[in-house]
Amino acid sequence: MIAVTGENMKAIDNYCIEKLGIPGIVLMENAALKVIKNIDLNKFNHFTILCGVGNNGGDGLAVARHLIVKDKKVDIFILGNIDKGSHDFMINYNILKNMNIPIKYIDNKKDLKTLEESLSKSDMVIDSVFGTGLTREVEGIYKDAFSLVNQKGKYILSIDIPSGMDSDTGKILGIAIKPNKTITFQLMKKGLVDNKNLAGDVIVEPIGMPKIAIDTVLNTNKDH
Ligand SMILES: NC(=O)C1=CN([C@@H]2O[C@H](COP(=O)(O)OP(=O)(O)OC[C@H]3O[C@@H](n4cnc5c(N)ncnc54)[C@H](O)[C@@H]3O)[C@@H](O)[C@H]2O)[C@@H](O)CC1
Ligand SMILES: [K+]
Repeated sequence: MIAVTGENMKAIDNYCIEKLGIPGIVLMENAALKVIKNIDLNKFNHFTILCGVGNNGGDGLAVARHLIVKDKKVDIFILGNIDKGSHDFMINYNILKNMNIPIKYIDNKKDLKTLEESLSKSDMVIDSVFGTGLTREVEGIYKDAFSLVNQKGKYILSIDIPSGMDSDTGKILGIAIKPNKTITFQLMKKGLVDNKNLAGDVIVEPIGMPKIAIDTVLNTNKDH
């Protein structure tokens, strides 16, 4: 099985969106449905969903919507400044606002209390803070939130990459979520292979990216 870097994945994403005309939100919705597919809905009924403000966070918001539609209890927390929200993150954010779904924001230490309350009641944590877009050490309130989740989370599912892990090298940048399971999209990531013992059970789920996108990007890269 091939394993790619975050950069490869971004290039494949962009090929699908720019060259083939598959809207990013379609890929994001496909991704969310593949996460739902891997949750035993007879076993898990109350979810703590921790979202960043990039497309990984957008995935988490779409998963939240599908769980709400299935009458699950969902506590949504956003880490980061939504003014910096990515385009596709904002689409899913606005849908939940239009549905009058309460969303909590973790900006400082006092907000950790509500996160802790949710963690004490929920039976699954969904980690959608960072994916392939992690660019630097995890610090401050992110670090506090991650250690709280690692301590109190009963069962943790990470979307695409355990947040805080570098998708290319598997290195932990300061601190990373320690998931029981990671659902990674379309292709295995090099970091998940190199640091498999910190990603839990890793499942690769295709999200509808045509072969032409993958082959073109990976073959052109091979030529360099
Ligand atoms: N259309 C697409 O490109 C798709 C992308 N997908 C998802 O999108 C992810 C990649 O999304 P993005 O490229 O938006 O990046 P991410 O969502 O992984 O993270 C980027 C965000 O985190 C911030 N950030 C990075 N490192 C930080 C740090 N140490 N402390 C605080 N903030 C930090 C960045 O400023 C940015 O806001 C993938 O992992 C996957 O989950 C999937 O939805 C499939 C479709
Ligand atoms: K993640």
